[in-house]
Parts: sequence; structure tokens; C-alpha cells
Amino acid sequence: MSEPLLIVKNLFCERDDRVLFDQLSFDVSAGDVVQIEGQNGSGKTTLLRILGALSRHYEGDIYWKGTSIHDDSLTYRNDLLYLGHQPGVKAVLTPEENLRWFMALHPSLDVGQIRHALTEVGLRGFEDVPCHMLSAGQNRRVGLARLYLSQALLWILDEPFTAIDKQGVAAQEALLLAHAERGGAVILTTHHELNLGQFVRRVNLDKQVGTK
Ligand SMILES: Nc1ncnc2c1ncn2[C@@H]1O[C@H](COP(=O)(O)OP(=O)(O)OP(=O)(O)O)[C@@H](O)[C@H]1O
Repeated sequence: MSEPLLIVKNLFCERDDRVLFDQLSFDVSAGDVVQIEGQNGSGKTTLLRILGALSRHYEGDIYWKGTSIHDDSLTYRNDLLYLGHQPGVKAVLTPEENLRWFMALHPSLDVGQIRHALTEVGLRGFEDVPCHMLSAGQNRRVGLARLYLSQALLWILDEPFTAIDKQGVAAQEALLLAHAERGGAVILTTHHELNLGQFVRRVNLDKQVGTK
């Protein structure tokens, strides 16, 4: 069996004198979809921000391909796509402009690929409409279009289905599965009941029991 891509070891995090998690350990391998579960305020976003190398407010170790993410943060960040809790869309820009902005670090991507991604998320015909004129779900879809463009191995997604309709959720679930089947890995939070059968592993922050 191949080594896990991500190893999370003995994480401890405290906020406002409240321990969110202690001795939290789990790993993530190629092909895994890992759902972080827990009630409101249990620390899911906090954990995803830590795993996304956006916060160092913790103790413990995180290894990516065998190396601490802080010893080789460049490799880790290159392999990572993090979609936060907010859609992360600039309201004055159009969907196409937003994606060009997101993808500025990937100059090999062309307008055709960006338009294809927008079509995949159901925004055909809205490419040139400023995002402040789009609905909440459409704005979320602009952010999710990055998943169709990304070459990253690890996707970390914080509530990606917020404001997305049923059909959109089903399409996103299929995309997550396809990514896992290609050898990628996904860590996400969602209050939505995932329809991914045995593909999903769960880490529950309420029970503090790691993977089950
Ligand atoms: N920057 C911060 N400073 C102090 N406390 C914080 C900070 N960020 C989060 N917290 C606290 O940490 C706890 C966990 O917050 P977090 O957003 O991780 O929860 P969550 O499980 O994602 O919740 P939800 O399901 O409501 O999105 C909360 O009690 C919150 O008040």
C-alpha cells in the first residue's frame, strides 16, 4: 500500500480557553474523500485553515509526502487548492475576470478552458456579468469553477455546497469522486449529507476519535 499523502499527527488547538481538538491524528491517501464533521463551533473551519497552511495556531505536526508542510511549504502550496468558507469572488469583476485572476499563476490556461469551466458550473451566458449582479449560488459556482481548472492534488473545501441547488451539488459530488479516482484527495466540511457511499471517510471533531 502506498504511503499517505497527508499525515496529521497529534494536533492540538485552543481558542478563547476552549480546546477545539487535542491529539487529533488522521491521514489522507490518494483516492480519499475525507469529511470533517462536527457541530457549529466545533473547529472545522479552524482545522481546514490549519491544513490549508493559513493558520499556525496549533501544536502538532502535519506532513505532506513525508515532509513537514512548514519545512517545504512551497511544494505543499503548489499541490494544494483551498476554497474557503466564502465564495472568494470579487464582486466588481465578471466570472471570467475572476477566474483569470485566480488562475494568474497558471499562464498555460487559456480563455477556452476558463469558459469551459464556467459552462460546467452552469454559468454559460453569465461569463461577462459582474458578480455583484449574480445570485449567492451563482457566486459560489464561480469559486467552484476553479476545481475544473486546478491541477492540485489535494483539495481542501470549506462548505463548498453552501447556496448550491440539488443539481449543482450532484455535479460537484461527481467532480470530487472523479478527482479521487484520478489519484487526488479531498478534505471537506459540509452540513449536506454526502451521497458518495463508501468513498467518504469521516473525522468527527465532536467525538475526537479521528477517522472511523
Ligand atoms: N480568530 C479567532 N479568534 C478566536 N476564536 C476563534 C477564531 N476563529 C474561530 N474561533 C472560535 O473557534 C471556534 C471554532 O470555530 P470554527 O469556525 O472553526 O467552527 P466550525 O466548526 O467551522 O463552525 P460552523 O459549523 O458554525 O461553521 C468557535 O468557538 C469560534 O468562536
